[in-house]
Amino acid sequence: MGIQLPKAFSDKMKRLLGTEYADFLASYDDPRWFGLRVNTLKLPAEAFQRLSSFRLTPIPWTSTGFYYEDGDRPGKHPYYHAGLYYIQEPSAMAPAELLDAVPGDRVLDLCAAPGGKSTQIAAKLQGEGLLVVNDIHADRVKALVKNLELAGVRNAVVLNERPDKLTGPFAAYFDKILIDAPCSGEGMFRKDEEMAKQWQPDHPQHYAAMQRELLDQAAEMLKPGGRIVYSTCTFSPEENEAMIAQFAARHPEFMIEPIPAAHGFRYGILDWADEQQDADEETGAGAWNSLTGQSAAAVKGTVRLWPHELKGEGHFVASLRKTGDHSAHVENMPDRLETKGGGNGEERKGRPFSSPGLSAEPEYIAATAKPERTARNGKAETRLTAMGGNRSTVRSDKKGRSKPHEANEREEIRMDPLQAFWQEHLTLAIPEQLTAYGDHIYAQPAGLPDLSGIRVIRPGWYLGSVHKQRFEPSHALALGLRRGDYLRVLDIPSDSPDTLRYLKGETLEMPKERLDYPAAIGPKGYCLVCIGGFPAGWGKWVDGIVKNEYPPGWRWT
Ligand SMILES: C[S@@+](CC[C@H](N)C(=O)[O-])C[C@H]1O[C@@H](n2cnc3c(N)ncnc32)[C@H](O)[C@@H]1O
Repeated sequence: MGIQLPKAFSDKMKRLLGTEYADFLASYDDPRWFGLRVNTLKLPAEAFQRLSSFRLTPIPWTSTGFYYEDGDRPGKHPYYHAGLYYIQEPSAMAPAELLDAVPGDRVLDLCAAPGGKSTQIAAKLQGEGLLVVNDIHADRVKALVKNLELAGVRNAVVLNERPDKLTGPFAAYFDKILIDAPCSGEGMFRKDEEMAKQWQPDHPQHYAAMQRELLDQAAEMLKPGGRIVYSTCTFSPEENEAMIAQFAARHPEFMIEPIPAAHGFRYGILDWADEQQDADEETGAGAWNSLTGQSAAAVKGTVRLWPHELKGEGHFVASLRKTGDHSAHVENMPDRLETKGGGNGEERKGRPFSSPGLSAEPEYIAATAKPERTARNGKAETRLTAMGGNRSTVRSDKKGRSKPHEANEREEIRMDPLQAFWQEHLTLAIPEQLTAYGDHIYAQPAGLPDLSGIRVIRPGWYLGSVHKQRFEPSHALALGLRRGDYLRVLDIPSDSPDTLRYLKGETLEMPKERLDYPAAIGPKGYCLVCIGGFPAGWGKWVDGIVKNEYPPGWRWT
């Protein structure tokens, strides 16, 4: 076997798996399984299968996931840069699938970075409802933001906060919460041998303490009737079945929803408690001792994805339902799991959410604004509702010039340039709730609570910024659009050399005949650059040249 497993780990796995241990060990010599998940915010999975040159085989437990073959390089394909799919370890696709978000849900992804499961949830929401994603590590949040932007997610709010600070504003707020918990990562040893080298026998206990807190915090933020899906990519029972059994004992208001053992999933381990006494002496772990026969029975219905039982690296998943009334229509999980490729079945339509209004800490969000246009003496008027309830009015004259009055420095947020740009170039309705942070403007999902004191990294879909009365659209805006949402389009075939040039940040020579645009706006100005019909970024056309607006940090290297 190529990989060197820590002895204490191997011994523990032998106790855990008994006669199956040999198969488990042999799985380390199997070829690795590579997965990608189609981003259905961009196109249906079937359409991607037709379009793609990769050799794809469906992953049984998701309707949008596929194995690709070693040798295919989906990360080096232009469609990757248009956000058509996310490269994801196959078993890591199970938790968000089981969370089963439907359009209109309010969902929290509590430990979200780098965003594999967040983008999966966002695709389930199809732009309706709210996705709050959070991660405690600021450096990892950058990747999270980038992945959400690449996927074209419009209804996500990105936080970088300690979960205990979220329980107040989000008390009993979410329909569904995913806790993809920080864990000892024993399922990742094959993918990343360094993790095996760094593993220590006390790691499970160390992570268990964190996981316990995260579960309790999530419980507070879930509506009655809502669902928490808890997952790890580790094998230790302390972080898995024991964690859930203890949670069930602490929270009688929750029931553990059985997940069917389909597709090679196996039920959680129930008979580990007796064995664990020995392991505790060795590892100093004590958590499992509190597991009684009754709570052990409760964890039947949690599932393990073992690398020797299916084509994936390994995961643990539990589904926890908070009892009580819930307006959501709840799907039957076993049925959903067994359906492959059937879409979302009978989906609940978006429900209207109460909108208590938003005020936020000045540091992060400068003002909230709800544009409303009224005719007044032939002048357009935009109302800005500034933070703290102050109101300032910005009027535009016929030429679109804005004249702020009774506005202080902070409140001088010009929505007019954004509105003018939007009205001229976009066929999409302007988002209802706009929020400005300095010169940066975001479309904010409805129904957020007061986020004062919370580190908000993205209060919504980043639309662009205003400089010297000009609106500059953001990369996130381009990726969140569909081709037909914008009027001036440069569409390049995915196999054209121009595609690579564009992704490398080069200027393109492009006669105006290559662009699509209505005569009323002409060829000059921002064009939405699409790859095979899918937006990938902006260019600026002038006199036969497309100036490249593809962001430097995103470029093909
Ligand atoms: C298993 S990873 C999440 C992977 C992610 N769900 C995905 O699919 O891409 C766990 C994440 O939890 C974050 N984390 C660790 N402790 C946390 C805490 N107390 N609150 C929130 N996030 C935490 C880590 O920074 C890490 O990004």
